[in-house]
Order: sequence, then C-alpha cells, then structure tokens
Amino acid sequence: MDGLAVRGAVVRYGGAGGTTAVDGVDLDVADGEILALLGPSGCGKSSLLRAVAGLEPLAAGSVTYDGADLTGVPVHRRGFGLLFQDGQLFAHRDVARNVAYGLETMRTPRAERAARVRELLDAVGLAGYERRAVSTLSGGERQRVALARALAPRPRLLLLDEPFSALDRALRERLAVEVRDVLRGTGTTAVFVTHDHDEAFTVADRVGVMRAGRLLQAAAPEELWRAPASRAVAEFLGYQAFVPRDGGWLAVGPNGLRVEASARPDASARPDGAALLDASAPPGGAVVDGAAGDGVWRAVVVAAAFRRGRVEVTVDVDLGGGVERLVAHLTADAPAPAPGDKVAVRLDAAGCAVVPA
Ligand SMILES: Nc1ncnc2c1ncn2[C@@H]1O[C@H](COP(=O)(O)OP(=O)(O)OP(=O)(O)O)[C@@H](O)[C@H]1O
Repeated sequence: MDGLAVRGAVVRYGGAGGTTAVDGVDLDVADGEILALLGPSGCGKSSLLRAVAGLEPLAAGSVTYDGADLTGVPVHRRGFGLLFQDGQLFAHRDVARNVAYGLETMRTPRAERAARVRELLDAVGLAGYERRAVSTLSGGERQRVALARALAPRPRLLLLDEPFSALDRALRERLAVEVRDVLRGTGTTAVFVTHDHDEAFTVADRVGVMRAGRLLQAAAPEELWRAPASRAVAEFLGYQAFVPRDGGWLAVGPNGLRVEASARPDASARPDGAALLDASAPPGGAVVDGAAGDGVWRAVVVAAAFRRGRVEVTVDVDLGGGVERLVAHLTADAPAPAPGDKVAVRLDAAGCAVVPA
C-alpha cells in the first residue's frame, strides 16, 4: 500500500508499570492525504507522531511507508519532514539559508537550491525575505520559514506537531488556511497534530479522534459529524445531548435544537417571536407530543442572545435523561424570548446524528 501504515502501535514510557501513551493504534494515511490527529491533552497524539517519526520506539506494532517496514530506520533516513511548535530556526543563518538547510545536506546544486528556496518562500508568503535575519521575524513568519524549510527537501511525509500553538488565535486561523493551501499545492502527505478542532477541520482531509491512547475514529470532517462512531466521539465533537433511541443514541448537535417559532394549539404565540407555552405548564420535562426523539418538548428559557445572525437561546429541557441546560436556535427573524419564558423546542434532524451504543 502507498503511504503510511501504522499497525497495532504501542508507545510506553517508564517500562513495565509506566504510562501507555499509545495503546494499539491502526492508522493509514494515503499518498497526498492530510490527516489531523485531534484529541484532548495527554491522549497520545504527540507520542504517536513521534513514533512515526522514529523519535520514540514502538513497544509493539509496526510503522511502514510504501510497504517498507521502518523498524530500526533512524529519523533522518525515513524521508520525513518534521515541524514542531517552536520551529527552531538556525539563528546564525538568514532566512534563505534556513530554508536551504536540508538541500545543502543533500548536496543539491546551488542554482537548483536557490530556485527551490524562492519557490517555497513564495508559497509561504515570504517572497523577498531571503536575506532577513531570523531574529527580526515575527512568530508567524518564523513558523512559515520553518514550514518552508521542512518542505524544501520534498519529504514523502510531513509530520507537524501543534505548529501554531504558540501564536495568537487570529494568526493561527490564517496560517491554518495557508498551510492547507501549501500542503495541497505541493501534494504533500501530512500528519498534523492539534487539540484545536477548527484547525483540524480546516487543514485536514481526514480527522482522527484520539482518546486515552486509542484512535476512536478517523474520517473526513463531514462524515465524522454526520456519523460519529461512538458517543465518546460525538461528545468530543461538541454534540450537546444524547436521547436514547433504538438501543443507541440520537446525538443533538450544536445546531440540533430549534425553538418553535410558530404558534401551536397549546401555546399562546407571540405575534413575532417564539411560541410560548401555557405558563401553568410544569417547567422542563414532559413531551408535548410525538415519540421521544421526534417530539416537541417544553423548555424554560435561561438566556437568549443574538449571535452570528440568529437568536441563540439557552434552555433547561428534559429530553428523556433529566433536565439539562442546552442551546437551541430561533431561526426566524424574531425578538428573543425572555428568561423564564416557557417555550417549545424541537429537534432539527439536520443537526442531529444517530450514534451506536
Ligand atoms: N517522555 C515522556 N515520559 C513519560 N511520560 C510521557 C512522556 N511523554 C509523554 N508522556 C505521557 O504520555 C501521555 C501522552 O502524552 P502525549 O504528549 O503523547 O499526549 P498529547 O495528546 O500529545 O498531549 P498534548 O496535547 O498535551 O501535547 C501523557 O500521559 C504524558 O504524560
């Protein structure tokens, strides 16, 4: 098989009785594919990446590339590029000579080297920076130079470990888009470690969700959202509630709950807003109609705010597992309901997913 194949990978620290950081992971990354490893702090993302790089030995399992076993192959002979949080540029080299470093060690002819450096500085948006001292660069510029340096020798796989985590949010978002474009434009196969959901979904063709040393699911972003393989994956993605259904769960996503804007027979409708339920109805709980999972529930408004072009309504509601505080949306151009209002909420199928038990 072309590309990276990890089978049954185990990484342990501290020998027997120590920490198992990676606990039997299988992972494939096809040629030209960008895979993000996403998971909470300490779940083993970096350890897995380091094992692929050859920086950490495997206690069990194997790493192969294009079918060739890499056990015992040292880091610098794997043909992989590495980019870490701190790109660690060479302070005594200018920008061009930093980018050229790998090409020098490969004894690439001077003219070819200069052309490749120009091409990469152009790709990372730093054309004309050749002679700048790295001490004069901003944090974002440094990481872009580090990316150009990692890409210069045309690695068959680029491994990135939280490459932007030291940068501020706005810059991180911009760089994530740039890096995606550079990786796609150069056809680079890459594994990208991050704990930032937005970053993972921006950069990657597929996202692998890790927890406690295990890879729970690896899938394209839209598939991950549409069909989380387990409740753990759905919770990690941000599904906010789980309604028991068919032995599994109906997971209610951030956009999965809607405040009814239309008048209902048992509601005293505001002319232009949320349908208010009879004020004497018990707070929370009690399905108004329909089967569990399809019905309309009574909910009590806790707060409402206008956000991103619509009204976000925080409600207390019992979808079947006790009263929970969830976020619902009021899609109509309507004034927000007030705290304490009793409203009807309905599941929005487009924002929900069926999750196996
Ligand atoms: N060199 C080490 N020696 C001992 N334990 C380690 C070492 N490196 C990592 N660990 C432990 O292994 C587990 C996984 O760590 P790892 O750094 O792979 O997780 P991570 O998902 O990358 O976390 P983060 O996002 O915080 O970097 C953690 O419990 C960590 O404490």
